[in-house]
Amino acid sequence: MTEIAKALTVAGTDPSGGAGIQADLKTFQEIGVYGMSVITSVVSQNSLGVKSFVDLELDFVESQFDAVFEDIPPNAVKSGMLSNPNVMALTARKLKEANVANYVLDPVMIASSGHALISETAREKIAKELLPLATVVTPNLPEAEALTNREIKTIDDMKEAGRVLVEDYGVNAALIKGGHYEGEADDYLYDGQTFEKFSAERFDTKHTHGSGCTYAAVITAGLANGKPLYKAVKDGKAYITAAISNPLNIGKGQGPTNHWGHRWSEVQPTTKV
Ligand SMILES: Nc1ncnc2c1ncn2[C@@H]1O[C@H](COP(=O)(O)OP(=O)(O)O)[C@@H](O)[C@H]1O
Ligand SMILES: Cc1ncc(COP(=O)(O)O)c(N)n1
Repeated sequence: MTEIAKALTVAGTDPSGGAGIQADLKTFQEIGVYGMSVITSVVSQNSLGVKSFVDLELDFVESQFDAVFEDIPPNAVKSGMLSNPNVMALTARKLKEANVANYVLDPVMIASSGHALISETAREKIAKELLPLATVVTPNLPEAEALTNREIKTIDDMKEAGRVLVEDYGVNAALIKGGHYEGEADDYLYDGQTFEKFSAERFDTKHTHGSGCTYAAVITAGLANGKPLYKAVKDGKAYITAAISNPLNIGKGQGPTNHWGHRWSEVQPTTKV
């Protein structure tokens, strides 16, 4: 009997269920991968924005890592909101100690509502300690600008940011997401050799809370299942496009994406008669 694939998310929380740990675990579950979590920060937020957050003590974050790794080693790990440089250094150390082969680094810096989620110095830690460990980094445009210290105005700028992240910062591959760009919602993957474009029509919706988390979680689940990176990203793009194009229409602000979007015709759990 083959064993179920296991994936771990290291991130902050969202009590309203749209982003962070909650989005990641929902995604793992929907894909059929066993989901686990290390919580770095408890965030009070919803579709209207971030109210406040409490970063957990470093020792306690470490204890969660140990609880997972000594018992159920994951096939892939994803990190989202790593709230401060110490948590980043700890995550890098734990990934190395556990010899994690598949690591998706979502360099969460700013919530889609515009609130900063990590400090300035933390960006440098991402660049120095985490990028060299990652199978793929998945910045949105503002994150790609912050990480590479470059303005991104054109498609060529997006590609150049991917090239800089791989060639200068030592990440294995970079997926620059075009959600914040104008026109189509196109993302560019650079793996040191070729650029691959993942395209989708841009839907006129405000319900994209957690879209970056969810996309990275699908990629993590794909890697956990043994898929090559290109296929994991392709599946991720299909999942997130369906999750955005079939909105649940809940929340007073920028509502969550729909984890049943990819099988929306088959399951309509929120439709009231
Ligand atoms: N309105 C939209 N229509 C279709 N796809 C979108 C839309 N907004 C974002 N996306 C896609 O959702 C994914 C997450 O994108 P992005 O918004 O750039 O990341 P983040 O949530 O980290 O800010 C990307 O694949 C992006 O192309
Ligand atoms: C704990 C946490 N992590 C990440 C995000 C970013 O969400 P998005 O995927 O919309 O960029 C968030 N709002 N909260």
